[in-house]
Amino acid sequence: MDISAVNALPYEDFVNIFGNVVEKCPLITAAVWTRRPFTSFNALEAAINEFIDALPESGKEGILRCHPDLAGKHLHSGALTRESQEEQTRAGMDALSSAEASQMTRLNEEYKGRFGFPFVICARMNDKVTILHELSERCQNERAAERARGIGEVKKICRLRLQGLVLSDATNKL
Ligand SMILES: NC(=O)N[C@H]1NC(=O)NC1=O
Repeated sequence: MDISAVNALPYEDFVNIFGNVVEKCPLITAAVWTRRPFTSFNALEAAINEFIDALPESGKEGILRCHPDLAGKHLHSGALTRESQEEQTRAGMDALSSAEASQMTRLNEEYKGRFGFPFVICARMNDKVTILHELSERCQNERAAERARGIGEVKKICRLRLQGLVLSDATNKL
């Protein structure tokens, strides 16, 4: 799908296709539709990032709170979004040893207790070793730094999801 096809999409199709590039935040996609025409996919990505950056800090935290825990209960019950399920599985989150799984649960809870939002990291750019390491390190950060760091990871996840959609059959069928 090329960018002119994206620009021609009615908002219903645009939101259906791109609505989960930021996890469970279709409102962002729906808002960004008004920024058409996009000159490129980078311009679409930039419009999403600008929308996120313009949110108050509570809105940024809201985005983080829409993310499921890594290796959390929803991974095993199949209750994740398709994108999150794929990303977590690729990073080996479904294949942790019992010691790793308990460490992950303990640190995820510690992180959420400290900051009031979940630990977010781009799973596709990491593996279980780096994820556990980062989770443990980032628990020590200040809240504002962690909010910014989490949003940086949301943008990386968004970029990879956008790329996947542009190359996938889902969009070529239009
Ligand atoms: N909590 C968290 O980081 N979740 C995610 N990361 C990622 O790459 N996909 C997710 O669902």
